[in-house]
Amino acid sequence: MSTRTSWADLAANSAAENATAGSSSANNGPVGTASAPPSRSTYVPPHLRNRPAVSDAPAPAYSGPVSNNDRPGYGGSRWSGGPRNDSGRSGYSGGGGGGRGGWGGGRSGGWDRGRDREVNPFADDDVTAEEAFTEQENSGINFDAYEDIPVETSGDNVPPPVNTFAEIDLGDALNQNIRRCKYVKPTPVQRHAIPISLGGRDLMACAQTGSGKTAAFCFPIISGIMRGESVQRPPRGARTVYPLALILSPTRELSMQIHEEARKFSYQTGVKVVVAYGGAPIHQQLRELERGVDILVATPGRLVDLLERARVSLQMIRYLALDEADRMLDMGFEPQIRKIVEQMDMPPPGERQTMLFSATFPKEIQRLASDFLANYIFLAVGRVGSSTDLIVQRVEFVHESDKRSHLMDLLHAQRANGTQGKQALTLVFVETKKGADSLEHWLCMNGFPATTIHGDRTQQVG
Ligand SMILES: Nc1ncnc2c1ncn2[C@@H]1O[C@H](COP(=O)(O)OP(=O)(O)OP(=O)(O)O)[C@@H](O)[C@H]1O
Repeated sequence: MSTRTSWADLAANSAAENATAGSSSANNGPVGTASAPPSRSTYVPPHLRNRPAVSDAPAPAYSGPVSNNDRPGYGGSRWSGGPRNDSGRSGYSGGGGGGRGGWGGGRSGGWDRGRDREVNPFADDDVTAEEAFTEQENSGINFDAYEDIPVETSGDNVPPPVNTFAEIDLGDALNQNIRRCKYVKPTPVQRHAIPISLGGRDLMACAQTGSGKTAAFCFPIISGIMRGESVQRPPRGARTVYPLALILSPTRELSMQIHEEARKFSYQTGVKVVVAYGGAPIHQQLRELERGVDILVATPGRLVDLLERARVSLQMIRYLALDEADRMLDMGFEPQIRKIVEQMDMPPPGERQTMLFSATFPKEIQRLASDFLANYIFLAVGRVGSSTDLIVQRVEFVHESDKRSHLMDLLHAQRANGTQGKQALTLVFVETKKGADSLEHWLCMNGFPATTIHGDRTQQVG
């Protein structure tokens, strides 16, 4: 269970107090519930979840059945609850700062669906908002070095990039989470990609791993779901869920990583993120899905399984992001990806917003881009398909018998040049396991503790 350490939980707790089971104001949006089973908590779309009590809201237009996705608000006709006013939306106050919404209003933006209550994803980070303002930025990236990275955009009417998160209209709750993540300024891919996506445009982005892609596609998705324009009722399906956004990624590890990040970004926004990947029992994932999902992060194989079981429908998808698309194709996922995007019930390009991320831009990815995207903007950060500019590559020819002494010279030089108190790490590729073991031993004997990683073992020595 979560250890609640952040000040944010005060807001979460007060919301939970307000939300008494089955009759909470947080659960009663402007949606008629007459035909909803009394035992089932009524679904409220994220952008309506934190509105004041029903009496404050316009009269509901919807009186049809509620899907098992817990998602009322899918009116028989389009949502017609009157003009959208962001000020009533806790955790989001639009560009203007909003009056009643936001954190100061004491109303939580977190989701709370019956027994299922949002866990604070920052609990382990041990960061309070105050600290987040003063602490150094997230140290994952050397951002100063990123300033010189070449960026290229092409397409019609490319929205201008931003230099700060403050320039982007993401809403209070998301801005708070950005601070909690200690993101001080956007990375190059974020600077360009976020305004493009917020402008409603499709995006083909070439950016390398570690460039901050996750936030680049998550921020517009979360913000878009929170603003949520009209939603339509899906046909009733017994246990089918209808996510609004789908993020496809090649591996279980990457999916888990994206899920973790997305949970932080969406904390207290009312947007719920669920992950589904292969190689793990499906039942737990099904149970998680049944509790409701706005953003589904999935690997292609497991998603096809869920679609074939009719446990997930893609007909409500408004945002589609494909991360590391080139890697997915390398892994042979193209048939699954095409099935998911083209042959199931997902809205076609133009009716959904699509973001395609890839480190390289070979023919196969270009084909995917022309099939999946509509009037897209092309964005390349760094030299596409090359190693990063942050790495200097130098080739030196050394006689076989001099290799070790040359390596020793390099290691000593590195040590002598100093690394500002940080321990510099060196990666040495060796042809055989035997050679690796022997080199490891020799390095240790010469005062350079080494670790060998090869097929048979990973061991810390020295
Ligand atoms: N604007 C930012 N400020 C500070 N840290 C950031 C920022 N954007 C991302 N990061 C951090 O940088 C690291 C890399 O970001 P991220 O994982 O999004 O990169 P990525 O391009 O998606 O890489 P991967 O391909 O490995 O998923 C993460 O630790 C992330 O939290």
